[in-house]
Order: sequence, then structure tokens, then C-alpha cells
Amino acid sequence: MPNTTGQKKSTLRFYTETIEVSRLSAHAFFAAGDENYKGKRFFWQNKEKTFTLVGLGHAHTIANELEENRYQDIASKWKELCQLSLKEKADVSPILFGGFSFDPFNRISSEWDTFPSAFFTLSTFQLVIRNEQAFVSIHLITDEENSMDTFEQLRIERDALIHTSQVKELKNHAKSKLVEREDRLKEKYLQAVEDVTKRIQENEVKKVVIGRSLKLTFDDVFSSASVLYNTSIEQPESYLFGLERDDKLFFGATPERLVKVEHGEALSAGIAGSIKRGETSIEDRQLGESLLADPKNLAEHKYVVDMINKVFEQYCDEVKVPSRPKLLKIRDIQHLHTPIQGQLKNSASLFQLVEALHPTPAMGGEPREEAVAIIRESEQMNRGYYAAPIGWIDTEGDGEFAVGIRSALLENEHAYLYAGGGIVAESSSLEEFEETRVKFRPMLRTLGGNMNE
Ligand SMILES: C=C(O[C@H]1C=CC=C(C(=O)O)[C@@H]1O)C(=O)O
Ligand SMILES: [Mg+2]
Repeated sequence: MPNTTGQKKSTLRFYTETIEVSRLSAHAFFAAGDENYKGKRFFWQNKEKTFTLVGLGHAHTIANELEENRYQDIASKWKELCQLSLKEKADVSPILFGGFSFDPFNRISSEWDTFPSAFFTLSTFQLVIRNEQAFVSIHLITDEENSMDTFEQLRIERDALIHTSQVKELKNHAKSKLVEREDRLKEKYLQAVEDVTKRIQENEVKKVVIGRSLKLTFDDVFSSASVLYNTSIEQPESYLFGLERDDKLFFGATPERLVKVEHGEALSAGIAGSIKRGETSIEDRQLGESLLADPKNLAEHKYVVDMINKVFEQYCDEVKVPSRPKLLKIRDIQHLHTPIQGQLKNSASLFQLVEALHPTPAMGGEPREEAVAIIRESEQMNRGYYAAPIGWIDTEGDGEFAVGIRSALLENEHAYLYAGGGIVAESSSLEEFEETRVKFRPMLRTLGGNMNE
């Protein structure tokens, strides 16, 4: 029998059932949902590849269009939902997955128009792969009388999805051909960087992250499953994420954790300051060493670490921050990296930390409010979910959010790619432009677009 509890005042019931499955590929499970769950799927894998989460179908969605209180709204609705489910010790808990927009005050009409300020979903079929063990759960939230019949149907469907996943062969699908490339707002980007640099030099603000976007058009549509699979092959050392919403897929391979909470421990990281990889290992090392000693990049980085540290001092005890950054090397780029950890104070929660941290000066700037206002005014685009928190939370309040950079929004045969960089007093617009070119590479390679402009 599935677990069931119902609160007396509500007729809503939350049914769950979890089984352990051997040999299940997360990508194959996602692809098995092609027929019935397209537009209602998500994918998540942490950097270490020790935790993979796939969701097919919406058992429940929690969304809002709020500008203020959007984090608390999601947190309190998730809490209400959790109260309907049995608090029994299970192998895996129901998980809520989703994300927030970068700036809910940005109202520019764009490719993001159908994405709410906050959008989260509890999947109908949830796959969790943790340390090689795979669990498939069914979630059903209903006030139906004959919910047992519905649940029985879901079991049949679950078994079919598992079967399809186990026999399906995963291929690195041929990429569609690029037919058009539009550097949206390139001139405006260069102008914005120059203007912002000047404003920083005049001490109006200290740092602002300015982004730009590319629009690519291909000769054919992509399937979400093959795009996510390609991303995992091309960018194995990053977080992988994908969130479908109707005919769109927001996906990416981000190196940057916003915050993770597990058993009362909170982990974040300052990742800002960049240089390309070298052609040879000697050149690569030289580039890395010059990054570690470069005052411009160290300044970019320090604003981020100081801000995260300040937030952690407020919400955590025993905060630990290394005194200097190390290098984080990923396929196309090297970053300055400082991990930050602490023990959550009793009253603090994951969503509180997400709210307090977003956007860090790696995505927004310093001071935060002023920087976000400058971004809104000078970028002249809508970032949507780019550079914003994306991740998950379980019924215990544990979970992890990354920031959705090195990312793109896919809509049929079109792809919108986004990249930005931290502007400080010493920035030069052409160097920043070069840096964004490097940051576009992961998505260009995944989709098969030309990497040279
Ligand atoms: C905003 C982006 O990168 C951030 C993260 C790491 C390094 C950054 C930098 O060096 O500018 C950016 O702050 C992006 O990739 O679009
Ligand atoms: Mg930079």
C-alpha cells in the first residue's frame, strides 16, 4: 500500500510510493518521458555526480509572480504540502525542484514571458540516483474519491517508464545545423560596459555584472533529452540542470553553487574572476598563476566572498572562509574559487539563505540593490532564469541551489544563450567581451554552434 495521510481540515491527500531499481540511466528515464511528459520534466545532477534527480510530470506545482516575498511564498506552500505527506523514514523524500527569475522587477517582454517569478514542481514520477542506488517514486496529490484507481494506473505507467528506460539506447544525437546567429545587443553591451566602468570609477557603485545574449537558429528542433545528454558529455565537471516549461527548456552546465544545506550544515562558494584555459599545460599553469595574482580579478572575487561571508555570519555559526582563493579549472575557463561553510542557526532555512544570497556580486554586483538597478537599466534585456537560483529542496528542508549560468533557453529551433562578467574599476570592454565569448562556449559546443565569432 502506498503511504497516505490526510489532514482532517483538508480533503487533499498526498500519496507516495518508492521502489529501488537496478541499472537505470537518468538520461534514459528523462527520454522515456518524451511521449507523455514533454514540457513537464526536469533534470539535475550535482558536480560530484553523487546525486541525480529527474522529474516527469507535475503532481503539483507551486509558482508565483511576486516581486517581494517570493521565496517565503514558495517555502510556506512547500511546508503545507509536506504536512500532508507521511513523516516516515524513507529511502528518499519527495523533492520540490524549480527556480526563480533573476530580477522580478524586470518587466521587459522577452523569450522568458511564460516563466513566472518563481516556479517549482513536485514531479509525478521522481528518479533519485544517490551513490549508485536508484529510486523511483510516485507522487499523487488529490482529493479524488477513487484515488486508489488513479494510483494503480500510475504504477502501471511507472513500470512502463522504467522498462523503456532500461531498453532504450542513448545516443549522442546528431546536432542540428546552425543557420543563423544573432549577437543580440552587441554594441549596447560594449557601451554598457564602458558606461558602467565609468560609474564605478566615479564611486557610484563598486561592481556590476553585465551580461549579453546570443540568439541561434537551427535547421531543426532539438529534443530536450538529447540536449541534456550532449551537455553531460561536453561538460562533465559542472552541475547539469534542465527545466522544461511547455515548449521551452532552460538548461545549462554551471560551475557555481549558490547554497547547499544538509543536516544543518550550509555550504556556499565564491566563484568569480576568470581566465581562459591554456593550449598547453605550461601555458595553462601560467594563466592560472597570473589569475591568482591579478588585482582586477582578485577585486571581482573579493566582493563575492565578503558578501557571502556577511550572509553566513548572520545565518550560521562556525563560519569558515579560506583566506585566499584557489583555482577552479573547467573545460573552457579557470575561475577564482573560495568555498564557504557554516552551521545553520536553528531558525534559519534553505530558502532564507537563497533569498539572502541572491544575487551575489558574482551575478549582480556591490552594493546589491544599486547594481541590480543598473543591470535593469543598462543591459536592456530580460535575464529570465539566467544567473538566478535553480535547485531543489526535500521535505526535511535539505537541498541545493546553483546559479543558472553557462546556460541557454531552447525554444523549438531557436536557442538563446547568456553570458556575463563582473565589471570593476579596472575593466576594459573588449576584454570583458572576450570573457563572455569563452563563457558561451559550453552551450555553443553542446548545441553545435560555431565557437568562433
Ligand atoms: C555571470 C557569469 O559568470 C560569473 C561567474 C564566474 C565568473 C565571473 C566573472 O569572472 O566575471 C562571473 O561573475 C556568466 O558566466 O555568465
Ligand atoms: Mg570576470
